[in-house]
Amino acid sequence: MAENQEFDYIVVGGGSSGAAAAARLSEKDPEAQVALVEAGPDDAGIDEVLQLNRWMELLESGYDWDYQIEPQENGNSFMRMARAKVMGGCSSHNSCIAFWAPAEDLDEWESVHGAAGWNAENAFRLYRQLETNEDAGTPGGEHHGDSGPVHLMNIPPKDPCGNALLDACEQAGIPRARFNAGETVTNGASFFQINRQADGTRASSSVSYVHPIRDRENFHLITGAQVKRVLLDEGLRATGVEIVDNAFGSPRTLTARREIVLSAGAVDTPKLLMLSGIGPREHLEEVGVVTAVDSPGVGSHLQDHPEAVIQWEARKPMVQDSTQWWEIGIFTSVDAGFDDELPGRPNFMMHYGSVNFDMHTLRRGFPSSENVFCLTPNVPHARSRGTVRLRSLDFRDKPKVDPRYFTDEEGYDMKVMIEGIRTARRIAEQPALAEWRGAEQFPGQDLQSDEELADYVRETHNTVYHPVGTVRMGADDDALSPLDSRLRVKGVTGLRVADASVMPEITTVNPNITCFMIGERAAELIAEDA
Ligand SMILES: Cc1cc2nc3c(=O)[nH]c(=O)nc-3n(C[C@H](O)[C@H](O)[C@H](O)COP(=O)(O)OP(=O)(O)OC[C@H]3O[C@@H](n4cnc5c(N)ncnc54)[C@H](O)[C@@H]3O)c2cc1C
Repeated sequence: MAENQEFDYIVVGGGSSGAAAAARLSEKDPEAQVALVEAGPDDAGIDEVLQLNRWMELLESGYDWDYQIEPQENGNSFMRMARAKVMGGCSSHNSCIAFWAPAEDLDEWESVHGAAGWNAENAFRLYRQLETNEDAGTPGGEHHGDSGPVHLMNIPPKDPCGNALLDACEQAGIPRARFNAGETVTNGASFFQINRQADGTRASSSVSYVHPIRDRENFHLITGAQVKRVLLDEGLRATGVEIVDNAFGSPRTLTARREIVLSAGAVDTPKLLMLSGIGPREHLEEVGVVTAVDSPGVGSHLQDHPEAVIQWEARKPMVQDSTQWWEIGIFTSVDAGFDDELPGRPNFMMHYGSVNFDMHTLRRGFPSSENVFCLTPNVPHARSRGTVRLRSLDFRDKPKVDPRYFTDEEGYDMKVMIEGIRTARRIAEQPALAEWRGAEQFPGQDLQSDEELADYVRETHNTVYHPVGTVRMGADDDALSPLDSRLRVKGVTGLRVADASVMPEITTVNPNITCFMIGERAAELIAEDA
C-alpha cells in the first residue's frame, strides 16, 4: 500500500449511497479532495457484475460478504444475509427493481420519527434529480427526471406466464397498475421499472455515478481497502480512518481534513461505529472495546422484509431469457386481523419469479424442478426488530447479524405472511393461469392451517435482502437514534452516516433507489454545512 494520505472528505463504502454521496460531493465542491474507500474490487470489466441478468450468480460468491445469520428462535437459521463486496455495493449485485418510496413512508420519517427535512417533497425532488426515467415526459410521467445519472426503464412485458399472472391478478381483484407514477399503489400489479441501461448493463451506483467521473481531479477511488475503524481525537472529532488491504496487512491512515461519511451499509456501518467505540456501552465492554460514546441505538432496530415462497410446476415452457428473472410486483392488503397502521399503503407485497427458488425448501424435502414459477410473499412493514453486534473486537470477524424474524409480540409478521400465502394461492387458482399452473410444489396443498403454514414459513423463509435502520436518524433528544436529521453521529464531530442504516422505518417498497436518494441528500447536507 502507498503512503498515508490526506483528503477533505472520506466516504467509506462505495455502495448505493456511498458512491452517490462521494460523486456528488466532488461535483459540488471542486476545491475539496474526496476519497471513496471500498473494501471490494472495482466493478469495471467484471461481466457477471455488470450484466444484470447474471445477478443471481453473485450470491455467496467472492463478491458477497455473505453473513450467516444468528440462530433464529422463530425463523430460518440457515438464512444468509447477502451483502455485496464490490464497487457499487448491493446495487452491483441486486436485481435492480427500482422504486420511488411511497410519499406516506417518507413523510412519516419526519412527522413520526423526528427526522426533520426528510419528507416526500424533498425526497421526490431528489429522485427526480437522480434519474433518467424512460417515462419522463409521457402522460402520467411528468414528475419524472430526464437528465439524472441513473437510468430507469420499464421491463418489456414479454414473459407470457407473467402476462397470464397479471390477468389472474385482475380476476382476483388486483388490477394492473403503473409503478412510480406518483401515487402509492395500494392494490395493483405490474412489470417493474428497473435501473438498467438499454444494453443490459445494470445502472448501479458505480456505473451511474462513478464510472463517468473516474478522471475527475478531486475524486479519488480507493478499492480493495477495508476500513478497520474511525480514528477519534481527544475532543471526539473524527480525524481519519485506518485501512488495510489484506487480513495481515499493516494499517495505514487516511486523514480527513473536514468530514468522514460512513456508507458501509446496514450491517457494516454499525460494525464500524462499534469498532470505533461508538455504540451500546454494555456491549462494547463485553467485547473489550473502549467506549467513546455510549449510543444504545447503534446496531439496534434492524428491520427487514422477510420473504416466503410458494412455487408451482409450469405446464408450458417458461421463458429462457429475462431482464433479471423477477419481473413483476403485486401489492395489496391482506386481512391479518390488525388495525390498519399504514394509512395509504399496502400491508402485503409479492414478487413473481420465473426461476426455481428452492434455496430453503430443498433441505426440508420439498420437491424441486426447473420448469417452474413462484410468488414470494413479503411483509412490507414487518414489526420484528433485530440487532447487529460485534462478534469480537477483531475487525476481521463477521458481525453477529440477528434479524429476530417473526418475533414481534403481536405475531403481526407471521399473520401477514400466512394470509399472503393464501392470497398467492387465490391468484394462482384464477382461470387466466390455468394453462400455466401445475402442481404446487411448496408449501403444497397438504399444508393449509395457520399452524402448518407458520411452521413452513419458519423453516423455509428467506429475505428480500433489505436490512435497514441499524443507525437510524431521529430527533436530537431521542437517545435511541444515533444520528440527528443531518445524518451527524451524535456525540462526536466530523462524522456522518449515509446508507440504508439511517432509515428510521423501512420503505414499503424495494429500497435501493431510496439509498441513492440518501446519498444525494447527504452530499447536499454536507455541502450546506461546509
Ligand atoms: C441480493 C440482493 C438483491 C436486492 N435486490 C434489490 C432490488 O432489486 N431493488 C432494490 O431496491 N433493492 C434491492 N436490494 C437491496 C439494496 O440493494 C440495498 O438496500 C442497498 O444497495 C443498500 O445500500 P447501502 O448504501 O446501504 O449499502 P451497500 O450498497 O451494501 O454498500 C456498502 C458498501 O460498503 C462496503 N464496505 C463494507 N464494509 C466496509 C469497510 N469496513 N471498509 C470499506 N468498505 C466497506 C461494501 O463492500 C459495500 O460496497 C437487494 C439486495 C441484495 C443483497
